[in-house]
Amino acid sequence: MIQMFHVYKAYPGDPPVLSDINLHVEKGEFVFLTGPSGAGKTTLLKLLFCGEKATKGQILVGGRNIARIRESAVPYLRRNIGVVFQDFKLLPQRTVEDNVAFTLDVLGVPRAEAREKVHRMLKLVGLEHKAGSYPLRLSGGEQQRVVIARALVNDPTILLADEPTGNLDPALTVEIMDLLNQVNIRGTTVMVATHDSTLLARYQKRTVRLERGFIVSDEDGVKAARRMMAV
Ligand SMILES: Nc1ncnc2c1ncn2[C@@H]1O[C@H](COP(=O)(O)OP(=O)(O)OP(=O)(O)O)[C@@H](O)[C@H]1O
Repeated sequence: MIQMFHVYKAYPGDPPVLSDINLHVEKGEFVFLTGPSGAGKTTLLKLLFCGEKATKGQILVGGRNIARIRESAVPYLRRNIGVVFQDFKLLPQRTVEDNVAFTLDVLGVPRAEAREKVHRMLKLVGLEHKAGSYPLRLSGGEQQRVVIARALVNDPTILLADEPTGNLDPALTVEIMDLLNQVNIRGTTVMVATHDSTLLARYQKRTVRLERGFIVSDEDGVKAARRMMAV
């Protein structure tokens, strides 16, 4: 589903942010990306949906070489990728329903079909009753669930989430992570960037660790959790 071969990312004048990244993620996997602040987690996820371009190396997403993708083809790639990022905030002037429908509107999905999809997603995240509410009237956890519904509404094959529980208390963190787990069980390939070691220990998923732009370990869930508990 995702293959990265000798991928580098550097900004002019600085040492590489990512160096010689080799990573293969199978369809239906759940992968944590971890490492200290500045290690390159966000940048790696951005490369996968063409939010940034690699300086060097090959990246295949769903069999497509996205290192060479034309600008005009990027929206097509993104149809298959749901993104939960701090940069993509909910629109405060729009209702929950309209926020979730936004991507479908942009894609020109017929209104009745879009409404049906939006309601299915809001049901999945347990927020059907908040469809007419405005984001600022929701709790942090509810807002994040709307963001996840928005990311999933177009049935993407891949979900990329950058610190999806970053500002949430422990109970809401579990709620959001359980939701991502559920999404994964339904078949979506999920990658989650986090530096929260309690999440890694609790969910026991494959864990890829970055340090200063290099992958320093790539362990299955049980091994990764054991290491976390030993720290
Ligand atoms: N647009 C940019 N221009 C220059 N440097 C950048 C840019 N974006 C990111 N960087 C640098 O790339 C490095 C990796 O950043 P990145 O956000 O990927 O790390 P991270 O592991 O996600 O960190 P955090 O956990 O703090 O979010 C940092 O040193 C950052 O300063």
